[in-house]
Amino acid sequence: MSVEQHRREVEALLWPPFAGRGTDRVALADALDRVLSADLLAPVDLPSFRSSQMDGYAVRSADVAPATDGAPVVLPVVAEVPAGPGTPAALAPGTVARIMTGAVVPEGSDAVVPVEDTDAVRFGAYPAGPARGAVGTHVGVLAPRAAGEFVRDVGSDVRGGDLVLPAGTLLGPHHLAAAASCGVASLDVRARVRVAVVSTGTEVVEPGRAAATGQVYDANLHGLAAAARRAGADVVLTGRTGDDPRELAALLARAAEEADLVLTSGGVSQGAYEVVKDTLGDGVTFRSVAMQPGGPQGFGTYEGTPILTFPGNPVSAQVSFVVFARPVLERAAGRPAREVETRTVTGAIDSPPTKQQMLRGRLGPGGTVEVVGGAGSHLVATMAAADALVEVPEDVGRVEAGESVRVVRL
Ligand SMILES: Nc1nc2c(c(=O)[nH]1)N[C@H]1C(S)=C(S)[C@@H](COP(=O)(O)OP(=O)(O)OC[C@H]3O[C@@H](n4cnc5c(N)ncnc54)[C@H](O)[C@@H]3O)O[C@H]1N2
Ligand code: MOO
Repeated sequence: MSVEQHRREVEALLWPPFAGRGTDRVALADALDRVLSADLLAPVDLPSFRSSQMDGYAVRSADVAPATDGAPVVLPVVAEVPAGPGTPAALAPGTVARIMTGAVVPEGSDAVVPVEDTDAVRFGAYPAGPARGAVGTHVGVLAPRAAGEFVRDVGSDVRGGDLVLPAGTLLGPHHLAAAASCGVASLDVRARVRVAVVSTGTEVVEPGRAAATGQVYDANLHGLAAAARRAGADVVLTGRTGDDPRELAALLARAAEEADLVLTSGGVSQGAYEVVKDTLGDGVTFRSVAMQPGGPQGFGTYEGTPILTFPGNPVSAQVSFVVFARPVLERAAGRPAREVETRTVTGAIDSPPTKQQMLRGRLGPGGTVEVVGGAGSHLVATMAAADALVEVPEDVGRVEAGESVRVVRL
């Protein structure tokens, strides 16, 4: 069975239920990296009031038209308008109001002169007593301002009813800032795919405890759960069993109940204690895919919930996830499809011409990739030194240094 054929069958199993998931209403604080499920229309105009873009003086542009550096237009300062709630009094002709950035521009005023273009004492540096430019004194305007200058008009960002964020937007910080600016506190987003991860093996123990000879620490519970989260899924259950099918069946029943997808590790090859194979019934197809690592694969449903069974070797489990689960989970999470990436290899690669090899690689400068470590699917520390998988196709026995290969980023 080719890798591509198995990948297509896995996608055909998973995509229909994933595509039909519902909607969650989430607070902005929980909306990062979620996918908007309905268009967000602006409920208000933004800005919602005429506001100043600068610290300075609200003026009538006609009053300051003749102003120059040498011949300032000197006008009385009749009011001060800080940013904050309330409507300032209208500005009479021939007067100015000291105004701060973000404050409401008074009626009667159509421009703001930044304080730098006046002879006022800078706002932050008052001596005791009224300084030039404060309310009750005068200010000299040194340059003209056209009508509208430094005034942020109502609706100049967006009009009420206009589209702010289209459905399908993968929500980043700038999208959340826009929603918040509209006064929107929560958003409708696509429900995340709920994933359960189950690892198996009598020899597998939780990290942090002592391991006897014959025991290994559980790489896959943590590795697969993290991979699912990074692909945009919600990991709702993680659990481990030994090689007892009744124990596994009980855990899988819970997993199938709570999740949209169950991932298992281990127990799928040719040994005497293949607990996953022994527990799963007719709903799951076990097959050998022409890929190394990650050859033994199973897929189907358990009590109505899709399940993928990955081999237990830690590198095999990660590679299986990247090749078979990640594309469909990322699609469900609204992530853009990954582009096919090719790189030139820094050294020759020998490869069995019967299986697609997924070697560990490190991306280098100038579009290169270097194979790191061996091909063994237990070489988990070596995998940690890699940032990509290097694909050597099924029918290729050798790749020469400088030739192109496809790479898949981890
Ligand atoms: N006679 C054959 N033997 C094997 C074949 C085969 O075709 N014929 N395939 C080999 C390949 S390839 C792989 S991959 C493994 C797959 O084995 P299983 O999926 O059944 O996994 P286990 O036997 O349970 O474990 C394999 C290996 O990985 C370690 N392991 C398991 N789970 C974890 C975990 N959660 N964290 C860390 N390490 C784990 C386990 O101790 C074994 O060393 O089968 C080959 N054999
Ligand atoms: O296919 Mo296994 O995953 O090579 O080690």
